[in-house]
Amino acid sequence: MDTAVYLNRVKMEREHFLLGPLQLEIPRGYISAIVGPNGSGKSSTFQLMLRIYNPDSGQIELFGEQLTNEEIEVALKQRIGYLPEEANDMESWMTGSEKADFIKFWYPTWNVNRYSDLIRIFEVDPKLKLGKMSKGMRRKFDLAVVLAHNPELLLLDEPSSGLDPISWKRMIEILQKYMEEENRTILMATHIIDEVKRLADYIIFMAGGRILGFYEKDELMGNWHAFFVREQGDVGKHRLREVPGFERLEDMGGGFIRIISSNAGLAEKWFQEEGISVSGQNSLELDDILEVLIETKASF
Ligand SMILES: Nc1ncnc2c1ncn2[C@@H]1O[C@H](COP(=O)(O)OP(=O)(O)OP(=O)(O)O)[C@@H](O)[C@H]1O
Repeated sequence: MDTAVYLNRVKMEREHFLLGPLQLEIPRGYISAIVGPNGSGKSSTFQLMLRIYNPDSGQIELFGEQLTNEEIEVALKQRIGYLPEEANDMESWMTGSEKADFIKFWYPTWNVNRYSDLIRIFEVDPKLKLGKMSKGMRRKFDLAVVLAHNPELLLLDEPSSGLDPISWKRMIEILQKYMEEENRTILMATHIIDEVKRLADYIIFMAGGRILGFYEKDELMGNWHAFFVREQGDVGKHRLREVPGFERLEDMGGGFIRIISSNAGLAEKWFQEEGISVSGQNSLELDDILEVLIETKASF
C-alpha cells in the first residue's frame, strides 16, 4: 500500500508528556481517523508531521520524503492542507478575502473558482474580519482555505469543531467529494463518532502519547460482537474470560452475562467447542467499541 505519511520510531518529550515512540503509516488514497481521549497526543502528532515541532528522535516522511531542507519543506507543504485545532488569533485583524489573497501566493495550485465555490457552499462572508466571524464561520472559512489549492493530503485537526448540523453535513459532503479524485488522502483527528462512521476507512486509536491500534473500520465493526450467556454450573465468569478476543464481561442481572469479544468468528467457534450455549449475540456500534478500547487500552 502506498504511504502518504510515515512515522518511524518518532519521539518527542515535553515537560509533562512523552509522545511516542510512534510507528505509523497513513495509507494514501484513504481517510484515516485518529481517535483518542483528550490530551492523548493527536494534535502534537500533526504538529510533528509538519515540523511545527521537531522530534527528539525518529524519522518522518511525507510522500516518501523527509523534510531535510527548506526547499523540500516548501514543496511538500504545498501538497498539503493543514487545519489546526485552533484558529490563529494573530490573523484576527484581516478580512477573509485579505487572508485568501495573502495565502494564495504560497500555493501554485490555488484555484480561485474552487475557493469561491467553497465560500458560497459554506455561506461564509469573506468581507468580515476573521476576528469578527463566529466560531463556526471561521472554521468554515479555514476549511475553504485548506481545500482551495486542492491538496493531495489533508491534515484536519477536529475539523467540525463549532459547526452547526447543516454546515457539518456540508463539510462531510465536501470531504467525500474531495476524495473522489485520485490519490487524495485525509488524516483527521476527531471526537465525533458519526464522522468516523461516515468518512473513515481506517481508525488509529491513540492514548497517553502512544498509538494503541490501527484498524480497518469495517473489519473492526465486523469483528466485535457481544455474546449473552447464562451463568450456571461450570460456566462461570472465570472460564468465560478465556473466550478468544475477550475484551469485557458484564453482569446483566438474572444470571445473564454479556461478553464482548473482538474476534467474533473464533469466539463463536469456542462457545460451540466448549458446549456453552449462547442465548443471543449482536454486533457492536462503533461508539461502544471505542468506549471499550478507551477503557481497556487507555487505562495504563
Ligand atoms: N505547546 C505545548 N507545550 C507543552 N506541552 C504541550 C503543548 N501542547 C500540548 N501539550 C501537552 O501535550 C499533551 C498532548 O496534547 P495534544 O494537544 O497533542 O492532545 P490531543 O489528543 O490533541 O488532545 P485534545 O483531544 O484535547 O485536543 C498534553 O498533555 C498537553 O498538555
